[in-house]
Order: sequence, then structure tokens, then C-alpha cells
Amino acid sequence: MTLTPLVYWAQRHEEIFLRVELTDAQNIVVDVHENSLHFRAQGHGAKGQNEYDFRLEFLLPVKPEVTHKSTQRQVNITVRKEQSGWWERLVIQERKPAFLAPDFDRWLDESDAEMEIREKEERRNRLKASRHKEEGFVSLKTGFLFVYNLVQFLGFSWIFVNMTVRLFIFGQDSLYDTFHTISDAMFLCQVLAAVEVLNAAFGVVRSGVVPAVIQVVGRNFILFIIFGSVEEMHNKPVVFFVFYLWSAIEIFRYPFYMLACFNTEWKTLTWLRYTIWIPLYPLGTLAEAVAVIQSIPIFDETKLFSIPLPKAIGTSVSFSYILHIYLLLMFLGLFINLRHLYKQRKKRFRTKKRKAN
Ligand SMILES: CCCCCCCCCCCCC[C@@H](O)CC(=O)SCCNC(=O)CCNC(=O)[C@H](O)C(C)(C)COP(=O)(O)OP(=O)(O)OC[C@H]1O[C@@H](n2cnc3c(N)ncnc32)[C@H](O)[C@@H]1OP(=O)(O)O
Repeated sequence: MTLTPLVYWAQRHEEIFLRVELTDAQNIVVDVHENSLHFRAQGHGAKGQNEYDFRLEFLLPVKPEVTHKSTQRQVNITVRKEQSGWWERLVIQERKPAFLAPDFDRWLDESDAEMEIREKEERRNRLKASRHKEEGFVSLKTGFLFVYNLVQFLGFSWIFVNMTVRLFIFGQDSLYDTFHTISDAMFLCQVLAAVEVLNAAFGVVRSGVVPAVIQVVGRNFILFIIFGSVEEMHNKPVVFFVFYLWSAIEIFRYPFYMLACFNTEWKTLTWLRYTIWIPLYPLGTLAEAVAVIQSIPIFDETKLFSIPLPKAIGTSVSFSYILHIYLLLMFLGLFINLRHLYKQRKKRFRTKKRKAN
């Protein structure tokens, strides 16, 4: 014998919710045909473990597609109304079937349901507005990063091309006047590079703050203190090697970032950005260390930046002591950044491989 389960119902403007009181329901069949719903399942209901069945003739047309979800305690059915609106009752007959009752857990009267719709609408509008704001911020950020990367790319390309052409034309002689011909452009690019520390610190890009600080402070120390403030260093060939090694990576790194701004990549460029630091970084650090070592006797002689001691002690502390400490810091910085770049490389090529699989 088939039995009828208890069915609770509630409505919204768009849909009907039915809750069928059946525990551990199995073999559930829910059919909607010509506005009538037929339910059949086995489960544990008011009359114990049995086959349960019911039929409902809806008051108004409904859509034929129906969704149902069973939990351990009940089966929840959602039927969509053909036309949005409020029904004065669920079924066509005026006397409701005995097994049907309002679902007070979900029950709303018409005005409450309208309020719910309004709230939903407001929530949707708020979400849309915040998405618009976010999109605005993203496009502003992308525009800013693109322009920044473009300026740096142009700056470092000018430096690299200029030095290469001069090397071809003037040969070894070009090594001695790098500072005079290139330093203004390098000052500009390296001052701008401070933006990279801010970008990392404020989360504009996903780079590490410490590696960015080491990179920018390290280079600017060499550029402004060792080269910029010591005239005797201006015509040393080491300036050529430092500037050339710095710009050799940047002519690949910045275009790589420019493409990244538009979620695009060119595989060769990605490979170059994440590979050529392997020889360049140690060589660049070595060239910087040579510059520091060459500047030590000059600082000793000129007493530039020396720290005066109280009169009772006499003399002053030469800046060269700071430079000795800096040489140690350089190798610590080199280690931190090599490790960081190695991790970035591994991450980049690992994710790429995974995506390809
Ligand atoms: C306070 C104490 C200071 C003490 C100082 C001590 C001195 C230490 C001296 C150390 C020696 C320095 C030697 C050095 O000067 C020598 C040379 O430079 S030689 C030349 C070779 N050099 C290089 O190869 C280094 C080049 N520089 C860098 O790679 C970066 O500056 C570095 C911070 C080291 C690493 O970059 P980052 O952490 O940003 O890694 P990614 O490039 O992989 O970027 C991560 C993600 O962020 C996105 N991103 C980053 N920047 C931008 C941007 N401008 N525009 C758009 N997108 C950007 C990037 O796309 C990555 O995104 P995703 O993760 O989605 O792929």
C-alpha cells in the first residue's frame, strides 16, 4: 500500500518550496506534468519505512523543470512559477489536502516576500557597485604599472643600446666615460625604481618587500654614494660593467611586466626574465663589490663622509669602515635575492608545467 507523507509548503514570487517529511528517502521520483506534481519515494515517514506518494494540482501554471535535494531528514523540492506573482493558495481545489501544511520555517506573507526581493535587489546593486569600483581600481592600477614599466623599459633600453653602440664605435675608450654619458639616465631610472619598493609594500604587485628593498637600496648606494659622490670613480671602467649588467636584465624584466599587466606572456621573454639573472646577478654583485673596494682608499684619503669623533678622542672614523661592513651586507643581500629569484623561477616554471598538463 502506498502512503502519503507530510508535505510543508511556502512560496516566493518566483517559486514554490515543498518540504517532504521523509527520513533516508531513496528512489525519489518528482515529475511535473501539466501543472501537476507527482512525488514518489521510499523512506521512513509517519507510517514507518514504506513507499510514499502524493500528487498536487497547482493553482497556476508552473515550469516543468523541478529541482529536489534530499537530506537525511527530508526531501526539499523547488518548483518555479511560470509567471512571477503571489498565489492565494497552492492547489487548485479550495480545500487543501490533509497532508499539506504551511512551512512556518520558510513562510513569508506577500509584503515580507516583497521586502525580501527589495533587499536582494539592494544587495545585488551594492555588489555591482563595489565590483565597478574594484574594476576601476584594477584598470587604474594596470594603467599605472604599464606606464611605469614602459618608462623603465625605455630608460634602460636607451642605456643598454647607447653603451653597446659606444662600445662598438669607441672600443675600450668607451669604458672610461660611461658615467658622463649615461649617469643622468641611470639616476632617473634608479630613483624611479623606488616605486617598486612601494608597490611591494602596499601590495600593488605580488613581489617580496625585502628583495625589492635589497635591490633598490643596494643599487642606489652604489650609484649615489660610490659613483655619484666620488669624482675619482667617474672614469673607472667598473662603472661600465655595473651599468651594463644592471641594464642587461631590465630590458627583459620590464617588457615581461608590461605583458603581465594584460595577463599575456611571450614564452621566450618569460624564460629570459627568469633565467638570465643566474649569470648576471653574481656578476653584477661582483662588479659592485669591485667598485666599493676601489672607492675605499679614496674615501680614506678624502675623508668624505667620515664621522667626526669627540675632541678628547681626536681624529674621525673613516667612511671606509662602513664600506667594509657594506661588503659583508652585500653578500648577505646577494644570498637572499638569489634564493628569492630561484624560488620565483621555480614557481613560474612549475605552474606553467602544471597548466600545460
Ligand atoms: C635595508 C637594508 C638594505 C641593505 C642593502 C644591502 C645591499 C645588498 C646588495 C645586494 C646585491 C645587489 C646586486 C644587484 O644590484 C646586482 C644586479 O642587479 S645585476 C643584474 C641582474 N639583476 C637581476 O636580475 C635582478 C633584477 N631585479 C629583480 O628581479 C627584482 O628587483 C627582485 C625584487 C629582485 C625580484 O622581483 P619580484 O619579487 O618582483 O619577482 P617577480 O618579477 O617574479 O614578480 C612577482 C610578481 O609581481 C609581478 N610584478 C612585479 N613587479 C611588477 C611590475 N612592475 N609590473 C607588473 N607586475 C609586476 C610579477 O608579474 C609577478 O606576478 P605573478 O606572481 O603573477 O607572476
